[in-house]
Parts: sequence; structure tokens; C-alpha cells
Amino acid sequence: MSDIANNPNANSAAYQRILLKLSGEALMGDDAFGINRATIERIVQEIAQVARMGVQIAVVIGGGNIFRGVAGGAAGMDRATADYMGMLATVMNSLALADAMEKAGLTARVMSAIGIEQVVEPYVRPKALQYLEEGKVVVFAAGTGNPFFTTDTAAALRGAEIGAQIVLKATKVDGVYTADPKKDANATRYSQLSFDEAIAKSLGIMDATAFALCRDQKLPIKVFSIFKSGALERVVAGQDEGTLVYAN
Ligand SMILES: Nc1ncnc2c1ncn2[C@@H]1O[C@H](COP(=O)(O)OP(=O)(O)OP(=O)(O)O)[C@@H](O)[C@H]1O
Ligand SMILES: O=c1ccn([C@@H]2O[C@H](COP(=O)(O)O)[C@@H](O)[C@H]2O)c(=O)[nH]1
Repeated sequence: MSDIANNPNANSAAYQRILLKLSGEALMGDDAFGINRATIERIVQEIAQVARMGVQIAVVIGGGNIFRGVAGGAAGMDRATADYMGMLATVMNSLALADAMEKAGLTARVMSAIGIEQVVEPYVRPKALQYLEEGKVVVFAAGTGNPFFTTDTAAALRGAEIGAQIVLKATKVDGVYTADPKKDANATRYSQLSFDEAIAKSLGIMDATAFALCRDQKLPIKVFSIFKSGALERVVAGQDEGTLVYAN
């Protein structure tokens, strides 16, 4: 982490290495599905600001914006086959994100959990660590590479593998609530809660597999809204934003 130590802005960051989980659906902006150009460019600007703080950034992106758009066609399909479609959707999002980051002056590398070498390089952990040390933003595509999982679990897995200090879940809501705030107007937001509590109460913001993996690895998660301007920077600066989920 010598580059970070030499970075004059590094002190403003509370973390040296983060795993950012971006909701695929957040990329839609106001569109019905797909990738909204203005939205992805705004998110990339927020990532660039954090990179300027000297933070090493790895990203896992979901596939909901593409996959749910074709969900009708996937209905009745073999589950594993549909899941591979979902993983390929995350590859498309990863390519779009990396392209937008390159255009914004960042250097990005996409690494896929499933073999598609003509499109992106495969995930190789030491190589990913090398890229991070070099200040490149690494985008982990295709989730875990296995059906029956989610990109939240991929974020927990890759976060633990690369030694991230925190998983930042950038999503459509501004934290973890007592119930889904989109369905329950009386739901209230936690400023922090433990993994045990989140799992015991079956809080649907993330799947239980992701929570359990982070709990076991003592890898905290911060949930915050990607739609709030400057929220990512405030989270990385250690300011009060979103909900912290911690291990006891
Ligand atoms: N207890 C809760 N607190 C906050 N949000 C909750 C809760 N339960 C369910 N949710 C819902 O969880 C959703 C999480 O959204 P998110 O977009 O991150 O899902 P995802 O499936 O991980 O991503 P993608 O869009 O890529 O599929 C929110 O939209 C929110 O409405
Ligand atoms: O490890 C994984 C990750 C994802 N999938 C499939 O992709 C879609 C999209 O991911 P989201 O996390 O929902 O955005 C998911 O619904 C799965 O079908 C997977 O199989 N394995």
C-alpha cells in the first residue's frame, strides 16, 4: 500500500481498500431497464472522487437492470440456466462501467468469474491484488461464477478475498430499515445493527448468504443510497451516512 501512504489526500479516507457493490437497477436511472448514460456517468464521477482520495477500489455490479428486463423470457426456464443469463448481464454492466470509468480518466480492469477470455480476462486473485496496488479500479464480473447465488454474495466473497476493510452497498434506499421501505411506509432506518440481528430479522436488503459470509469474516457492510449526491464520498470519509452492519 505504498502508493496510498504517499498520497497527500489519503488521510481524508477512513478506508484504504473498499469493495463497492453497485445495484444493477440503480444504473437504469428513470428508464424501465438497461443503462442510463447520464446515471452511469454520475456514478463514475463519484467513484473517481473516491479514487482521488487514494482509496483502492474494487467493484461488483448487479444485473437487475438487464436481467429483470428479460425475466419474462426466463420464466419457466431451468434455474441454473437463468442464473447464467443473470451472470452474463453483470458482465455487460461491468463492461459499460469500465468503459465509462476509462472515459472519465480512471484505469479499470474487468475480471470475470466465468471463462469468456475473448471478452474479459478471468478472475485471478493475485492479479486483482496487483491491479489494486497499481491504483486501477477492478470490476469483478459474473458474480461468484455459480448459479443459486447473487452479486451481494459475490461482493462479500471478493471483499473477503482481497482484504477489503468494508463492503459498501450502494443501492436504491438510504440504509437498512426495519422492513422494506418500498412496501412499508412505517419502516424506520437503523443507523447501525449487527449481522446477527439482520439475519435473525430476515431483513431483505441483502441475502442471508452475503450477511453470513461477512459476519464470519468480520467484514462490515455499509448500506447507502447511490442516488444521494456525494454519499459515497461521505461514507468513505467515515462520516455519518447510511447504515453500518457489523460483526459482534
Ligand atoms: N429491511 C430493508 N431495508 C432496506 N431495504 C430493503 C429491506 N428489505 C428489502 N429492501 C429492498 O432491498 C432492495 C435492495 O436493492 P438492490 O438494488 O441493492 O438489490 P439487488 O438485487 O442487490 O441489486 P440489483 O438491482 O442489481 O439486482 C431495495 O430496493 C429495498 O427496497
Ligand atoms: O454469483 C452469482 C451472481 C448472480 N447470479 C445471477 O445473476 C442475477 C443478477 O444478480 P443480482 O445480484 O440479482 O443483481 C441473479 O438474480 C442470479 O440469477 C448468479 O446466479 N450467481
